[in-house]
Amino acid sequence: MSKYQHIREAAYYANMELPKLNLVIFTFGNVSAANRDLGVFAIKPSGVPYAELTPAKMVIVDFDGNVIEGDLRPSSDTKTHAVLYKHWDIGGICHTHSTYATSWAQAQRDIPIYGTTHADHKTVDVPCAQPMDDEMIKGGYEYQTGFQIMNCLSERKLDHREVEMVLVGNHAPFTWGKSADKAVYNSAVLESIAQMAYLTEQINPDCARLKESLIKKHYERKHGPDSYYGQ
Ligand SMILES: O=C(CO)[C@@H](O)[C@@H](O)COP(=O)(O)O
Repeated sequence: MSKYQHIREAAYYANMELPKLNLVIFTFGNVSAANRDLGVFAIKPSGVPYAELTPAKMVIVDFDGNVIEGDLRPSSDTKTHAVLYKHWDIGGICHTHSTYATSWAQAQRDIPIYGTTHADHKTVDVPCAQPMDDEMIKGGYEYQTGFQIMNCLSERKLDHREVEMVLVGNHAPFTWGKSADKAVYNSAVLESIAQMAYLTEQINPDCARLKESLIKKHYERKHGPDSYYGQ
């Protein structure tokens, strides 16, 4: 068996979750799964419909973005994935164009923490990285997207192990986690949070953020000692 078989399968099954969870239509997203010991990740090939995917069609890429093994062209977002793997100790990345999260990204807005559903998962607003300027685009768009995500968190003093999601302004969300499955889970949570926040503002444009005591209470109920949630 190939030494890459495990990550080929992990990436394949995680990608197949995207249409099932209504996070993508057509080929609007990609998931990758890393083997950090080997310094590589498996990623969806570019433009291939989910129904036509197989583990063998996943492309193996190193953390500098070089293709190591595979017959197809890797996702157009591959270099963004590579930058994040190179700098962060993570095992999976998910990128979608899910409707509500992408709408917040296009509007260039953080998603405010309005309720306890959001606080069950995160204690902060979902951050939105400001759109790239032309210099950054010229400097290698896909690589720069990776740095845009990293800079967005560092500017706000947020830790990527705690906030596993960023909206890329003008573009769409990226999520990550210790595995490809966890990255997809985070994309599904993000889409749900994004939809609820949008509807909340429609119903009450003056709605206040959730107060800190409830944010803390709800987060700790789910993530405190002995909790199973989100593991
Ligand atoms: O970001 C985008 C398009 O804006 C891409 O993620 C999306 O089209 C999927 O591209 P790939 O098929 O992975 O190359």
